[in-house]
Amino acid sequence: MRFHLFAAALVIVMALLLDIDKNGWLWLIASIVGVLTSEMFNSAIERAVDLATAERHPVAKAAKDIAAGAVLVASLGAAAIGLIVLGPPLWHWLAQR
Ligand SMILES: Nc1ncnc2c1ncn2[C@@H]1O[C@H](COP(=O)(O)OP(=O)(O)OP(=O)(O)O)[C@@H](O)[C@H]1O
Repeated sequence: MRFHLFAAALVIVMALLLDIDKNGWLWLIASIVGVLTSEMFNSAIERAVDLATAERHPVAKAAKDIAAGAVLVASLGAAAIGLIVLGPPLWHWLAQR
């Protein structure tokens, strides 16, 4: 969660510096919200499973692994969106140096 909050802050600072347009901001905000929301659901599911059983159980494993998988899917999508939105203006900025 801390890593994703740091990454979100970094993306927001870069978007401000690179003067991203309204459409780009919408995609970035949607992806940040998606990652943080999936992260919160993952934490909630982990706690609920730990509360439900202290034993190792295949269903508990599946619940935690699926929840963690959702975070991975959201993170990969956000990384792709970040690359598409921030990549070209960042490249342009670097080329001007
Ligand atoms: N009750 C459980 N039964 C079976 N597998 C589990 C269970 N809890 C966790 N796991 C497996 O362990 C992985 C890591 O889970 P989690 O991050 O909750 O840590 P943990 O295994 O509970 O260990 P610890 O509490 O020591 O960090 C899960 O993705 C899942 O594959």
